[in-house]
Amino acid sequence: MEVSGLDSDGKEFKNAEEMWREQIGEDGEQQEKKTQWYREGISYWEGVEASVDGVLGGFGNVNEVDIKGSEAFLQMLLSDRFPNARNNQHLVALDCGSGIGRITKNLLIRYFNEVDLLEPVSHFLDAARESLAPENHMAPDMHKATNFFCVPLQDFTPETGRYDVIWVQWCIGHLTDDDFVSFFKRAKVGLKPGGFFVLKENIARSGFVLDKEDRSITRSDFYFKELFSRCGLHIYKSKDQKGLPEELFAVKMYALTAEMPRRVSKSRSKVQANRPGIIR
Ligand SMILES: C[S@@+](CC[C@H](N)C(=O)[O-])C[C@H]1O[C@@H](n2cnc3c(N)ncnc32)[C@H](O)[C@@H]1O
Repeated sequence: MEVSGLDSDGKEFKNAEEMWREQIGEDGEQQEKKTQWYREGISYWEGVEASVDGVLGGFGNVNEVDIKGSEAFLQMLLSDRFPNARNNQHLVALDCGSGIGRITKNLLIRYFNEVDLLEPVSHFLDAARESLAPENHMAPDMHKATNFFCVPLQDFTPETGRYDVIWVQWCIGHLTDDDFVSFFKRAKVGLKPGGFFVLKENIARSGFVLDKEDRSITRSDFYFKELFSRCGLHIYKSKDQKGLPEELFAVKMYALTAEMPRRVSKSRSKVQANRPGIIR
């Protein structure tokens, strides 16, 4: 990736390759340094309280605006992609890097009949299991949290064809570029026909920003687009999250599909446009 970037101490990198070389090493030492990268990421979160404020890095106050923005985006996507969902279609979602289950509890469980959660930090997943226990939410026969997977994304392969939506929010920065690409390539098999990913992430103004404390990188929109193309994913829709405090990174939502979105052209078709037509 020929874009320069910074780390959290202000150190500059010429490009992403230079940054990754420093973080996860050259080929020979790569496995060991990469294991260390992931271990440090997890141990950062192991030291964080299992609360909304904890998983939002002290910005628990953005929970409401985040959920509202996600809900509007999700509603638009569901009505576009699953117009018959009300006719007893059984919808299933996966909440990746779910933390304490904040997104499942406040959003996904209301729209999906089943939600699975994936989270590598066990005290977060325990908190999710407790708050999503059937006795703690409405209509548990119709809407429930089914599976709780305590694994990191780089080691996960979903069950084939299980999910309508795979939601990935505020966790993909923990994955190296190669693991990002191989995760999405594997995860495509987990989607039902018509299914899609939602990736909601912080966006760097340009290049990338490496956070040395929690071992994550914030990528620019351009950087994400390069990775989507390596994954063979297409942007179906994208939207900026509005209403966040100014001191935070901008946040973007991408709906991604494995198949090329069909373009519905409002102008005349090529065949019509290329033949003589009466001027009305
Ligand atoms: C900022 S929190 C966001 C949690 C949740 N997505 C939310 O928005 O409430 C980041 C989450 O990513 C998880 N995480 C860290 N490394 C991960 C990895 N390699 N794979 C999946 N999740 C990871 C952390 O444990 C933490 O729960």
